[in-house]
Amino acid sequence: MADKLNADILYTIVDEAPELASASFLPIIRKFVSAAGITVATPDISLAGRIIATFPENLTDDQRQSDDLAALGELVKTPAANVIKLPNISASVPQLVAAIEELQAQGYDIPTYPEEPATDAEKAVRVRYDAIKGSAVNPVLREGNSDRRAARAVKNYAQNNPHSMGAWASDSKTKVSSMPGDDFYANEKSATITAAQAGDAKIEFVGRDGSITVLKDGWPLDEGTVADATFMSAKALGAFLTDAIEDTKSDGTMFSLHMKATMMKVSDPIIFGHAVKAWLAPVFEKFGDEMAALGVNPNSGMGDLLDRVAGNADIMAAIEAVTGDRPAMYMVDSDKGITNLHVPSDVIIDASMPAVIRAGGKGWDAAGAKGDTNCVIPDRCYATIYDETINFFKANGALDVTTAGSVANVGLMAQKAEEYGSHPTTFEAAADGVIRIVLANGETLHSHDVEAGDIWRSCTAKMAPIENWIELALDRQRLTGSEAIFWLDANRAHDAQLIEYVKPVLEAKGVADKFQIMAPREATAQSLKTITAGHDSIAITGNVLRDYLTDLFPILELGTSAKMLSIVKLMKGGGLFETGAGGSAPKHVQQLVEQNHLRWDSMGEFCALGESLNFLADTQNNAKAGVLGRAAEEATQGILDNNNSPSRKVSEPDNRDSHYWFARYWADALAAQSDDAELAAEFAPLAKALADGEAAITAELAAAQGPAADIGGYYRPSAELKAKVMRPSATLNAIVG
Ligand SMILES: NC(=O)C1=CN([C@@H]2O[C@H](COP(=O)(O)OP(=O)(O)OC[C@H]3O[C@@H](n4cnc5c(N)ncnc54)[C@H](OP(=O)(O)O)[C@@H]3O)[C@@H](O)[C@H]2O)C=CC1
Ligand SMILES: O=C(O)CCC(=O)C(=O)O
Ligand SMILES: [Mg+2]
Repeated sequence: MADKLNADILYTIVDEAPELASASFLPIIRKFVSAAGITVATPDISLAGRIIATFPENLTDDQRQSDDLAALGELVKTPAANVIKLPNISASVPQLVAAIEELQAQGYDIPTYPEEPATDAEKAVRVRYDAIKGSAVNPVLREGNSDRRAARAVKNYAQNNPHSMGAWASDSKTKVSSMPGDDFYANEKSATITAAQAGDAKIEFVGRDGSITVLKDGWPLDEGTVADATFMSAKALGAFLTDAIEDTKSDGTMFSLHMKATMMKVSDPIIFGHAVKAWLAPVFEKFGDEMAALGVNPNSGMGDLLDRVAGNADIMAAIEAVTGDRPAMYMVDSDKGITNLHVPSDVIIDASMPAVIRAGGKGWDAAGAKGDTNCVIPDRCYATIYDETINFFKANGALDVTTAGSVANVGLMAQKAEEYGSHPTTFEAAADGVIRIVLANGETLHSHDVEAGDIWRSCTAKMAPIENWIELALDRQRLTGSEAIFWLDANRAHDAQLIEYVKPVLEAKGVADKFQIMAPREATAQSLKTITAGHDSIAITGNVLRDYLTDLFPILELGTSAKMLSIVKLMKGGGLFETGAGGSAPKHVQQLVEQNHLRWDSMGEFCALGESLNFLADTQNNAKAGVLGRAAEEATQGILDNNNSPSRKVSEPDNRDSHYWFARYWADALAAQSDDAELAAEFAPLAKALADGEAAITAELAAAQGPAADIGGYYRPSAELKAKVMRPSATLNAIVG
């Protein structure tokens, strides 16, 4: 394990499309940086890697793997960290089950996922799998706050090469629907922990009979921590979803549910399950027991449900009858019949809502027809930003990409801030009663009356991360002079506590006039107005809005979030460079397997590489790293200037071509620079070889495309097959080594 982390730059092994891209790009990186004596190691944080590391018991020595995520989690708390982090799978249960089955088929003797653990042994396995599920990587590595923005060159490129945008009609029926009350927003309580209150707290459920069940014990709450508690009423949610389905039908639009079941891995699958139950309500009423006996868990989605009931003609007929009576359903993939309610991980709000908005408020129905959609986002904490965006475009028409300014983000993220750290403190109430937080000094901090099935959660934001976040916001505003808005709602309990932190700092530093504090809805309207006028804005937000806005604005402004610069300045001095803001796009792998074309855009990796090298230059006083970093920035610019980003269509240049061009421009820049004569001399022949090889290399890369490609697995492809597919140019391989 130590070896895997013992290098200047750690470049993570992940999953799906970005991992395929690494098979082509990493050899290039290694070749170039070795000229400066820089080493690169590849810790494995892939879903398959994490499963293998968790269950070593029955594996052979060859199969066993170290727990690289745990080791990286420690490293990011030290100044030595210099990590390039590519997007990884945050697995839903169906994805986890598929990965386990694939590994078992490859000969890994690991336990099957216990859907309904009965024995102690099964329960223990389930606990270990649950730690792998959902967003289990990012919160561990994000020991710093987030600075995401479009590099100037990327923004200029987008303005000069506008992507397509759907037109917005003022009479579009697309809208956002949220609960009228009794949601997380309505029930939130928040307080900042005082010195007298600090210490190990616990969370208790008190039954109607007075019996106490400890849900969480030894839960440290430090002084200065903003601690919230809230719940969503299951009854209110059910009633709302039933109404929303009816409302969609009377509007004549499509029903779509948008949530984040991966990052909110405890609460959101439950909410998703309520939607599945509401959609198929008559079927659950009539066949509830039979379906339970078949192992149906609505939280896993309609896809899993249909598989389980397929053999029962009565249930299938009932499902068909209900479906006929429902409004149209928003589809994830009309061709393959994948509905919005199929798999909880298929409709991830940060990507799915911008896709609807970019398309002019359109989704696709089962027949593949485009139409307006009712975007159901049950909780109101953040739904307002999408509602306001939709209202804005209905009133003003789509954003003009050629002139629009940019919204950057400074996000409070460190140390599992806010909702994204709430998995261990989220509970579905087992019965009617009270859920309360009892502090170390015996005081009750927050308590709520709940009913069985209500979803209760607590989240925290720690003092040091909050202070660091405010500092980062001040820095970014000072460096850019942009409009800067804290997206905080004074009427929301949690935000009101944060405002108590923010205001005194702004006053003390004499910069209060440079910052505004606005509720998310107002901040959305203001920011859209600002960028429409061609100016820039900095959105200073909590963790969830960091996630939502860094897809929403880039997807509108740049066409994708893949091109974002995504820097995490670690609080202990290290650097974590995330690639883009988006995920790992499963459909890209499908395309590669079917057509040997990888449309994944590595712009995020290019930007992160430049940042990582420049960081290395600063922190290790390594001038050669600085030369390599500046040249990498020039190469990135070259990719944009010359339109070398991958095309989406087979037989056109893809991800592998873009890596060739990146290497070429990188070598050219290194050969041409005069800061380091040794490096210039070393890279001149390489630059020449890459230029001389252009015709052969591009022909070899093009020749590979078209037929199906075998990579020997989805979650754990074979390293050899992957390399063979992703490095099809013998000429390039001979140059890069
Ligand atoms: N930081 C992380 O680790 C993150 C991980 N994820 C994980 O990624 C997976 C997919 O999530 P999803 O919400 O669908 O989000 P994605 O960002 O993967 O997908 C949304 C769409 O964005 C486009 N896209 C994103 N990145 C790129 C890229 N580099 N090049 C080209 N196009 C890109 C693609 O659209 P098109 O092809 O139509 O242009 C894609 O279908 C899940 O497993 C999720 O858990 C998600 C977000 C962040
Ligand atoms: O960790 C995850 O599941 C997704 C992270 C994400 O979407 C983001 O940080 O933008
Ligand atoms: Mg995101």
